[in-house]
Amino acid sequence: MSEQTVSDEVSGVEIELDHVTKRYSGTRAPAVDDFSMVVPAGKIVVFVGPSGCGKTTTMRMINRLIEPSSGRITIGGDDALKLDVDTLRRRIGYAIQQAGLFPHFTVAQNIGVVPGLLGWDKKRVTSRVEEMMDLVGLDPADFRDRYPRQLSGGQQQRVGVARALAADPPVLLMDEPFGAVDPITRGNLQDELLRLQTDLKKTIVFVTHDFDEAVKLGDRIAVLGNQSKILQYDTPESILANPADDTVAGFVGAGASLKQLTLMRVRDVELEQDALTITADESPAAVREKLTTQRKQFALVLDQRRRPVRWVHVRELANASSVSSVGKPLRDVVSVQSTLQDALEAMLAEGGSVPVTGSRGEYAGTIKLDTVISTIQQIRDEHADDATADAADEGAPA
Ligand SMILES: Nc1ncnc2c1ncn2[C@@H]1O[C@H](COP(=O)(O)OP(=O)(O)OP(=O)(O)O)[C@@H](O)[C@H]1O
Repeated sequence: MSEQTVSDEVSGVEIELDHVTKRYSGTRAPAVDDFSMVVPAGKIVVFVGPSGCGKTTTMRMINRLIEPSSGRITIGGDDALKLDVDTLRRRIGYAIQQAGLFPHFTVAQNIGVVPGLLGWDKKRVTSRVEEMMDLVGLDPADFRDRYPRQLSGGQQQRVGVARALAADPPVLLMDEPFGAVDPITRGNLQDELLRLQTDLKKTIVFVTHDFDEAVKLGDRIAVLGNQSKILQYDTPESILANPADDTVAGFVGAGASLKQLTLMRVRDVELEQDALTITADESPAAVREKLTTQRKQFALVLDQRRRPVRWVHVRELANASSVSSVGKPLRDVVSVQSTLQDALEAMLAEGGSVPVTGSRGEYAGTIKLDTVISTIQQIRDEHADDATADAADEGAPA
């Protein structure tokens, strides 16, 4: 009856690969050699590595599209190699590059394939198909009866994801699912996957060539070398801050520190509270006096709801009739939800520290360049602790 209990509460289960090896017949070296890994329940783990290193082979052994030569694989504690293949695959959604849709099936038929195989009645399949189309942002009225060739690449990928999710499997395998679309569509599809995952909390194994995609999507990244050798398996933050070796560093590429800024939010850092805030009804003379006393040049004007509006310079106040007639309106305000990357961009545009707003737009403090720089330094130091400790042990005088 387990197939009947497909419902919202299904979330991911742990996957474990234990000393898994694959030798293709007629080849000398194994394509995957002694691979062991735990993929935590409800997380996205991204396999990234050069072409031919064994990413796809490793992934496909999980749903036994490729049978391992040796080793053990468990899905939610069940031995995947002992399960009936059909039962196993019902627990595992699978999405691939160029969607792999059946060309002679409509969108609705493609999405309904697995529920149909599971013997769901027609009404239930239809309603599930519509639910899935809504989930991935395709209007059922417009798209359900189209054929794959009548869709853009991005729409095809959405159908591919909808089909993989249709039977609500706890596990999703995604093999370069966004590889064949333009960068903007790709970014949108990535955002959508992250949004879906917030609710669904599936266990997702995702294969890509693209390290930036891995950083964006992965709760953890496995950087793989030849024969699927695990070069590093860690959070994006740790890999960016402290690549295990030169090969991983090569994969991380230039600008690792800047990439870290997309992983951190303004709410993660301490804001400055030293700006002088004023309201528009204060007299210019009074504000000038405050600025002079506090040895500051700028005051930040807040509206009645304490939302930041403009910066006013002390010089502008000398001849001003009111505070609201002078100053420079804010072009860029960042919120506590913004990434440090957004904050940095705003600083570069504003030329200094920028005001930060809370969840209702109210002033929460300012963030300045030094904070961003010291945050990067701090992440590096934290992740380098082990390495530094080792080096100190070796190098310390007796
Ligand atoms: N059916 C097969 N028979 C023999 N060798 C194979 C077979 N399939 C794959 N291989 C080999 O196994 C190795 C790993 O291939 P795999 O497709 O898993 O790599 P990958 O990392 O996914 O590559 P890519 O990123 O290019 O898709 C490669 O050397 C490949 O040539």
